[in-house]
Amino acid sequence: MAPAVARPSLLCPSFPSSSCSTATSSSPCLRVLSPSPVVFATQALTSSRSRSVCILDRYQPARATLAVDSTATDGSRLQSGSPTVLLEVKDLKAVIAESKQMVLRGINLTIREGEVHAIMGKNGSGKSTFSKVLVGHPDYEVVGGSVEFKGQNLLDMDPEERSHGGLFMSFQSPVEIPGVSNIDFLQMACNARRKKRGLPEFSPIEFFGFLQPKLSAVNMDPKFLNRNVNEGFSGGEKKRNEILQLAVLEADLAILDEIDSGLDVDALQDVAKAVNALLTPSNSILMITHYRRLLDYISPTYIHIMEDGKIVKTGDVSLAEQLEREGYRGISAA
Ligand SMILES: Nc1ncnc2c1ncn2[C@@H]1O[C@H](COP(=O)(O)OP(=O)(O)OP(=O)(O)O)[C@@H](O)[C@H]1O
Repeated sequence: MAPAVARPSLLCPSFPSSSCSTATSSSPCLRVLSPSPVVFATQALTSSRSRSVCILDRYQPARATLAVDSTATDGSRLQSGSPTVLLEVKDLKAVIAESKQMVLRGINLTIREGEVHAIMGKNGSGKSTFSKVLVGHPDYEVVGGSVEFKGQNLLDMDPEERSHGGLFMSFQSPVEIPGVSNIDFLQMACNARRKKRGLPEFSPIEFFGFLQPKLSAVNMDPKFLNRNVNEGFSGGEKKRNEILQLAVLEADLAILDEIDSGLDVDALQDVAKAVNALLTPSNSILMITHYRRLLDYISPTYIHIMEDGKIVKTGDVSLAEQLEREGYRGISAA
């Protein structure tokens, strides 16, 4: 009998989960969780000893009219007629679980439906930690503050529930899943969504028809569909594949951690185009980036500057321009 292995979890490849079933290197598993009409987030997980895929889904929230206040520069303001708040982070503080070293020192952030938020900041300022804390990575312990996602206490949810609720995170280094082909992975995810919606599942041919425009949007060669998920993909190919997953699965809030890293100019445009095509008045994006060029393609509603575990400044795209001119020293001094 194959030995039991640690159960990897949905959103954070390196941590154990209480919701995913076990798998062995000879029998990767795919488990569909939760009953809902719209599949939303998925994350493939793997380790040297095990492979497991969990697909999570969630209910689509009521559609809201997009009415972004173009004069606002404070991401925390809510005005009458504003779109529904998706994520409300108040004074969030978190430490590294093992060392108790404080990394997040009081983050405040409000994201509404239809908004695109970009977080920029020096290396080590806490950007990735923030996104990992949002998806429940066990390397971190929340020691203060609150996070509400669609009106519910996110911090009370395990990572699977967060994904189930509509969070999707694209990691800086997407994991590989040997033994699971990309097309099987995507089709299973898609069919899980249709099943929960009470729709008939796609046959392989039907699914390919559904996938075709999404492949075109990401400008991905169909040959990647028959390869194992991310296995042997270049850095840029992995990023495209992440966006393809996002296109198939859709999320209320997609957290894209350095989606632009490792992309050549053409790939960056493709990926940005695909992300833009996914934006609707009822979903949102939180992206982490070091480079203004991404913001040339995906227009942010707000830009936040993170410094030493806090958002120290919020503004519009002019903040990124200032950053490019003056560096972080100029921003901090302002
Ligand atoms: N699991 C961990 N163990 C030890 N230190 C950690 C851990 N996670 C984060 N840190 C530390 O916390 C700080 C913030 O890291 P984080 O990765 O969030 O920064 P970042 O702003 O995303 O940086 P970059 O722009 O380089 O990606 C860094 O000093 C990092 O070394």
